[in-house]
Amino acid sequence: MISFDEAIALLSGAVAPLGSETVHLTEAAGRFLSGDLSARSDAPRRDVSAMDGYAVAIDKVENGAPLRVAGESRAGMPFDGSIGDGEAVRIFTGSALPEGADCVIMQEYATREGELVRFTEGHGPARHIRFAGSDFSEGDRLLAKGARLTPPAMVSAAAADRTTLDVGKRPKVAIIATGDELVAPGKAHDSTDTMPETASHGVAALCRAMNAEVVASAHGRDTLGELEELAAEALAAADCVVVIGGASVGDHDLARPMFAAHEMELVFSRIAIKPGKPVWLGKVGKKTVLGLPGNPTSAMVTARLFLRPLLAAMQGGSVKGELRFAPLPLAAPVEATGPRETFLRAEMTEEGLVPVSNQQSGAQHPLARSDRLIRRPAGSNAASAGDLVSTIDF
Ligand SMILES: Nc1nc2c(c(=O)[nH]1)N[C@H]1C(S)=C(S)[C@@H](COP(=O)(O)OP(=O)(O)OC[C@H]3O[C@@H](n4cnc5c(N)ncnc54)[C@H](O)[C@@H]3O)O[C@H]1N2
Ligand code: MOO
Repeated sequence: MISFDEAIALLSGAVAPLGSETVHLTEAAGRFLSGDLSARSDAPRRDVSAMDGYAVAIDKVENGAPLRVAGESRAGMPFDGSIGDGEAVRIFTGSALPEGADCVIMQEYATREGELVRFTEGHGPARHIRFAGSDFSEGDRLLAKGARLTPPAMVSAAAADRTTLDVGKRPKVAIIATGDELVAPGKAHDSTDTMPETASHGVAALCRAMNAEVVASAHGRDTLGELEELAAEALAAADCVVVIGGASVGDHDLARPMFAAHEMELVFSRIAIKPGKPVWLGKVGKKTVLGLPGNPTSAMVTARLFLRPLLAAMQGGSVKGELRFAPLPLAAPVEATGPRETFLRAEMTEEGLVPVSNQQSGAQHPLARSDRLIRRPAGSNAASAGDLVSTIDF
């Protein structure tokens, strides 16, 4: 068995970006940039006010003494002229600072009487000016190649002042769930020998959250002929095939044999992690085939740790970017780990990070509230509340 880090290194080496396409800014959210995004101009373009108030030359202001309001500077409609001795200009947030002004006094400190304005004490030393280029300058790189256009990043992208963006193509994914006992949700309650096929629904949701187009989601019985047909169809339709179940060593575990006719090259199989030991990755030409263990928790943990980075890399994102582990203090104790590196399911509660009580890899109910994984090295001692552990979003 290889380690998690070794498997991730092999995965990184096995996946290439699918290429890029140009999309309108309004269609770009969530996508991965295919090139650096640089600013077309400075922001702000010129010195502007950060507050509603009065633009003044601060050295000429005496508290209580009146100034004449010479005009108004509104956003998009600057004051035409410069501030003279004994003058102020009414100004609004985001409006151009008039020539001669070096400070904005907030209107809360102003008393206006017709054409005159007086300032009270307490406006403080703040100038309330956003200087030209203080956010960014023309040519600055606002987002790097491979960056994901998250909701906050969309603001930076729009600030670059471009109508279209080059982003990684959306991967096409085909999902094949295997197992004689599985039936579509809604059809399982009639027999004690059947159970709902659940894992593909989590995997498909993850794919869509990663911009992938789920072109097929099929269920195959554990017969080689049927699975071989599904494998051929999936490979013809998709860039990435995800097989769920049949990954282990039993007589009915056919997830890898079903691709034998396509001369699949195995990138890795069996990793020293818990859950998810049977996860495997193969390549058929340029297409990737990822085998997830059938246990639903194992399937979702391995989808998070392997499928998400894989889909990012296919779009020009980085594998590492999807695997940013960060330390958090535990709010409840955890047991010692066994000989495999362990990824515990946990929930961020108001108290902090709490591992869910049922850590079985076949469990489904705890997935409803698990939002982080705790990564613990093989052979770790038990840990207590307050101890730092490595975590990642789930
Ligand atoms: N002798 C050994 N047995 C097992 C080993 C091993 O090393 N030696 N590994 C165990 C581990 S770890 C895992 S994980 C499981 C996973 O094996 P498979 O990928 O072959 O999964 P299945 O046997 O097909 O199914 C396991 C379990 O999950 C249910 N399942 C499967 N697919 C779905 C689905 N799409 N939706 C919901 N539930 C699903 C299935 O009914 C089984 O209960 O193997 C251990 N065994
Ligand atoms: O490695 Mo398995 O995924 O523990 O049940």
